[in-house]
Amino acid sequence: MFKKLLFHQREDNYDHINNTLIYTITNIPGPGCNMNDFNSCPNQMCNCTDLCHTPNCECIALAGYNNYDEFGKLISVDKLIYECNDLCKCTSCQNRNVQLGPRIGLRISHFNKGYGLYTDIAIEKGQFVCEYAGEIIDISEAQRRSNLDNVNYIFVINEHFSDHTTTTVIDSTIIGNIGRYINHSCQPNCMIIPVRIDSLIPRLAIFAVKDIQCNEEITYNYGGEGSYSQNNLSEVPCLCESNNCKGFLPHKRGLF
Ligand SMILES: C[S@@+](CC[C@H](N)C(=O)[O-])C[C@H]1O[C@@H](n2cnc3c(N)ncnc32)[C@H](O)[C@@H]1O
Repeated sequence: MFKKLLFHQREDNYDHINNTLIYTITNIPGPGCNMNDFNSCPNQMCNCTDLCHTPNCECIALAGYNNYDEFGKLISVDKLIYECNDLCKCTSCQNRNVQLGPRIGLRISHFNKGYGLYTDIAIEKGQFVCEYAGEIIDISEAQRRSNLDNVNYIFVINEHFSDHTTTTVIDSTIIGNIGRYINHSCQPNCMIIPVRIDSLIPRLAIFAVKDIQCNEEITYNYGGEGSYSQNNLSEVPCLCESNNCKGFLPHKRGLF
């Protein structure tokens, strides 16, 4: 049923529903983007002649074990992901997924939360759905752009390493991809995972965390995966209708 992923690029033929928006298939640098980080490849390069696999592949070794199984499904949700990139020597590779493009069968539809992203094809747990792409900006630019409207397309992710924390801010308000239409759910079927490929700045990759049926809405938790308390909730009512709905959307954490 599924083909192995051997560099088969998936065309991104999606577009916006509104022609005032600009479609980008991946992140582009915006105001405040650290261009050194943007242009620096992670310190890796493999020389694999066969499928990239532990323990031989230097890229996978950065994380310890394989990122994806033979069908491209994510193996673990809580480890750093470095995919092979153009510097690598590998010719057939199981460690390339997000860079191959979004899955087919996604659809933008309008419902109770404004536009949302739906799938016309069932998705299995662990499969990559699409990126959340837009302009890479810094916190002060995000604060400047942030409005008090109820509709917000600025995504902030903090990654905690042993000796430092990195913050990545992506704004898809005007320039973005299909990922900008994904709504929040308190009981989501996807999650966002930072994935590094050819830049120190991660791509924000959306993976299914459960099997998703045809026609289901794609959702993730805007507040991250940890439990969040009443203090972290905004004043925007949540319409996710899940059994454990917290009543309000998570706050724009890290922005204010
Ligand atoms: C990234 S956009 C998602 C796409 C948006 N619905 C649209 O029409 O373009 C985020 C915004 O969608 C709305 N939204 C997302 N999830 C929601 C939810 N569970 N309940 C109510 N509104 C939601 C909020 O206005 C939020 O600021």
